[in-house]
Amino acid sequence: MKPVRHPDAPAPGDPLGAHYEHCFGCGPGQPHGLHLEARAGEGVALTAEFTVQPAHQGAPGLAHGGVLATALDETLGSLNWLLRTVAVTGRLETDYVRPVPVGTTLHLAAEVTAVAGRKIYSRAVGRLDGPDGPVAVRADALFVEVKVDHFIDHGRPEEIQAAMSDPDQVRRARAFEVNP
Ligand SMILES: CCCCCCCCCC(=O)SCCNC(=O)CCNC(=O)[C@H](O)C(C)(C)COP(=O)(O)OP(=O)(O)OC[C@H]1O[C@@H](n2cnc3c(N)ncnc32)[C@H](O)[C@@H]1OP(=O)(O)O
Repeated sequence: MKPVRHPDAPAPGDPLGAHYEHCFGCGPGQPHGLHLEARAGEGVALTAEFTVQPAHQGAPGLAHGGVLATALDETLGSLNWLLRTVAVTGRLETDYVRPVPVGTTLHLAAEVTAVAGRKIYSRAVGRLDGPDGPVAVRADALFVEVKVDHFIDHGRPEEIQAAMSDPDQVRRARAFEVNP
């Protein structure tokens, strides 16, 4: 089925912001995190940027492949906010096309391609030197819709309690990707 953008999804061009302060992908509370910044696009699509820091190295001066997969995962996961569906990554297939040097800003673009029951299919591409630059990484993913109980049942109680006690209703909801 064709994906349907939620009527309350942020307008095209609007930043999505961090969904959880301590998220390694986007949270401001992670000093060595990716601090990825995503922006809503048209339909069920978005763009994001991530600048590779020295803490993200694998080989000297180059981004670690797992960090690049994290950037793709975070970008793809952010799409679910446009659907307003709570979902987790079930499968992430990554192609590494070009090495990504430290200091580079990776320009990511992602879209949901189909939704089938609880399954959300999406893809992403990351380019160097700008949104139209050469492709460095690509991914295809399957996210699976879950109930909020997924996090409450499996997450460490300290963090679950702290997130649930956040006085800010939107932040509390977004930590679990629930409609506020
Ligand atoms: C602004 C928002 C920003 C958010 C950004 C977040 C980005 C980061 C996102 C993540 O990294 S989430 C963390 C990493 N992922 C996980 O920890 C998930 C761990 N896995 C699980 O909890 C379960 O395996 C999962 C919920 C994915 C599926 O278990 P379920 O028991 O709920 O589902 P089930 O096994 O019944 O499968 C449902 C459907 O999905 C399919 N499926 C599940 N896992 C699959 C898989 N790995 N590959 C292919 N298909 C899969 C499965 O075949 C089935 O298809 P059908 O409906 O057609 O029968």
